[in-house]
Amino acid sequence: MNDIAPPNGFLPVLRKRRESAWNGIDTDRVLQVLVHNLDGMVFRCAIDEQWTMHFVSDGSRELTGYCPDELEYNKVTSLEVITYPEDRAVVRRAISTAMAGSGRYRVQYRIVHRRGAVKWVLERGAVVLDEKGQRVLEGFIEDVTEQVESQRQLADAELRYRSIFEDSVVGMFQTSIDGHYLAANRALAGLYGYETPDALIAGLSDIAGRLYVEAGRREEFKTLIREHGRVTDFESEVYRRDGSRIWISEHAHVVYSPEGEALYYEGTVEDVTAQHNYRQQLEYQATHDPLTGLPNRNLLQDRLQQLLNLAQRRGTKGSLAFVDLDNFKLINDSLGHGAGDKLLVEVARRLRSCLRDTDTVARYGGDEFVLILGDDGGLSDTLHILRRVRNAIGEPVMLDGQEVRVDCSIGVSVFPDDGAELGVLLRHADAAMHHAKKLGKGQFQFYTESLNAEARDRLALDSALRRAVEQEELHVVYQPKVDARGRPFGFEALVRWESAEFGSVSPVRFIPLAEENGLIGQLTVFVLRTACREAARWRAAGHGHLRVAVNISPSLFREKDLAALVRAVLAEAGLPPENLELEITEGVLMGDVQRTLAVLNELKAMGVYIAVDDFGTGYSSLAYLKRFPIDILKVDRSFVLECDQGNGGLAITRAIVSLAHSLNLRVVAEGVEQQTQLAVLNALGCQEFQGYYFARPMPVEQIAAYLAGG
Ligand SMILES: Nc1nc2c(ncn2[C@@H]2O[C@@H]3COP(=O)(O)O[C@H]4[C@@H](O)[C@H](n5cnc6c(=O)[nH]c(N)nc65)O[C@@H]4COP(=O)(O)O[C@H]3[C@H]2O)c(=O)[nH]1
Repeated sequence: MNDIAPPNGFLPVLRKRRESAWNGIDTDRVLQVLVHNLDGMVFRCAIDEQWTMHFVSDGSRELTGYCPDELEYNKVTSLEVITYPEDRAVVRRAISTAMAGSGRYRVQYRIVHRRGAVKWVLERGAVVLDEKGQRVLEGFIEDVTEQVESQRQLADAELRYRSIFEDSVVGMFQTSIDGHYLAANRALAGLYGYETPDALIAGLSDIAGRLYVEAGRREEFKTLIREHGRVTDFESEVYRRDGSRIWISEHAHVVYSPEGEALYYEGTVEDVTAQHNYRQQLEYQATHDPLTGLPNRNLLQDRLQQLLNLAQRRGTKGSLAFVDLDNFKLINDSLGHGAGDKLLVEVARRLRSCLRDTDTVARYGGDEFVLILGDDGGLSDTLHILRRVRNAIGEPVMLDGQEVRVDCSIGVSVFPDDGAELGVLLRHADAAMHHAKKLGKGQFQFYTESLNAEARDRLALDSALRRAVEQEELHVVYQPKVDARGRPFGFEALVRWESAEFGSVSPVRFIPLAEENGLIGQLTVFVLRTACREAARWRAAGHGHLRVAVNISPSLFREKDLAALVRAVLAEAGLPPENLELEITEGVLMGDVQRTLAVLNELKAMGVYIAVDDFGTGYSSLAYLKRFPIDILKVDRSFVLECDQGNGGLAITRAIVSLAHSLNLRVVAEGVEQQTQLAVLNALGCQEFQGYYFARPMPVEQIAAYLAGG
């Protein structure tokens, strides 16, 4: 208990009626009204066991449910009784402390309202002396239930938020505007490779410089927040503590002070590496060729558009080069698709190595590549690059232990002169490429208007051929094959096309087209059927020894069940198999060896003859032939043409004839035009011939007369 006497209480003032100094106002009455109307309870009480009330204002009704009369002098109840039992000691302690100290106190506790409700009250009071000089308490008790409740809710929310923050599996942060962490949760620490949030806060002190892989990313983050107040899905690549990289997505906003000053950023971080990589992969797949890894047509379109825009803005030019491999088909057919794929990958690598960083090389399809070249160094640079491309592609390639060479033909269109969009530029470059092909292997050509017309013709030819095959506009002619005495022992069936639109079109022109556009199957079936029917007629006319020979394209070995087809056609025509000969090119022998062997064996077992056409022009080594059930070798016309001129042609023809004999094969020399050639061939031991010298291919109607004459 302190020694200082407490001040006098307010009750005498309330009781004593006195004139106010304020302009005649009855201050006593004013005070009475005020006290009794206060939202809360004004009181004086004894410092005793029950806090016996000497005075209680009207507010007691609302606060406690008791009217002043019931509380004063504990008539019905006492303040001690209505104080919540567990809080009574708290109140008493607060008052004891006040009595020992300043005499003033402030204590928050619960009371039980008359109707049973528990209320939080705040009591502020002082120890004072009453009229008799006794220590009493005077004070004010108000209902603070609402404030306490909302504080409690706030605390709960804070607690909940804290546990969400700390236990969340999503990374959460608060960072200062200048770029260091104020708070981070465990998930974020884990994401960035730190043991604890504290380790993250201490270790990652410079977010701008140490977190983001891409410089300036933090600035972008800040700019976005400045402009929009928040960032959503802000995706960046970041470094983890160990230097590894991950992709994250941030959602964040700025937190302002009541004065509107930006205090800090807060937000969430998610690891989106898997999604990012998946998206990248999808994008890559959509824009790249899976075999070579080069951009595909989609990306080509984009790149060209960019370059076209640039060229337009700067008034510059560029070139689009269409690169087509000259003998890819042969290699694919002969060495198989696996080797073909390897070749394409190697070509892609070489193309890439020939270009500048700013150029683009794309795989356009099959064995076609497209280059887009800027004109940084003008036409001479473009020419230089194209030569480099041609030479690089022409270098030998090892495929499954075999050395192979491919050449390429290149067609070039220049933009914007030859067109300002991909379709047009490609069409023009394609036309130029076809022109280059005609000039021979390894050529390149720039587009000219006349080439455009040629390309249109090619397209027209393509659709005309389709019609011709479907409507059987084709017919077959037959060229005799004769023995040393000029007697025919067979005919080669050769297809002819008299087009209403194009006139007579050479098979040299339309057979490759049919192979390209897939019509070759239908075409071959037509020739095979017609020829077998015709040979059956020869037999019926008493020429049972005559064989008809039909050319079979390599693709038929892959795409059709050739043996079944032949069997069906023979049966349909009623022709014995030994009256049919199939001419295959040597490329066929080098394709899928197992499959080819199986098909040839089946044909052979049936009794069909097999001849290898154009022998000597392909890749097959002569010894290779031993493995296949072959009956006849046809020496290519190009060797026969030169065999009487004492150069390489003679040597090759001699080698082929002697090899064929050593393998027990028959040799047919094709393209014999001169008596001198015949003499040489005879001398080499060649016994069978085909060529204009004996007879040109003839329509079916002339055969009877020819045979009668022969
Ligand atoms: N300069 C000259 N040429 C001669 C001589 N003797 C024959 N020829 C020509 O040489 C070609 C021989 O046919 P090929 O080597 O199988 O070459 C054929 C063959 O590869 C292909 N072909 C023709 N018909 C068919 C067919 O029905 N199916 C397939 N797949 N290809 C065919 O078209 C090629 C060319 O056929 P054609 O134009 O009919 O040309 C024929 C024939 O007319 C001669 O003494 N001198």
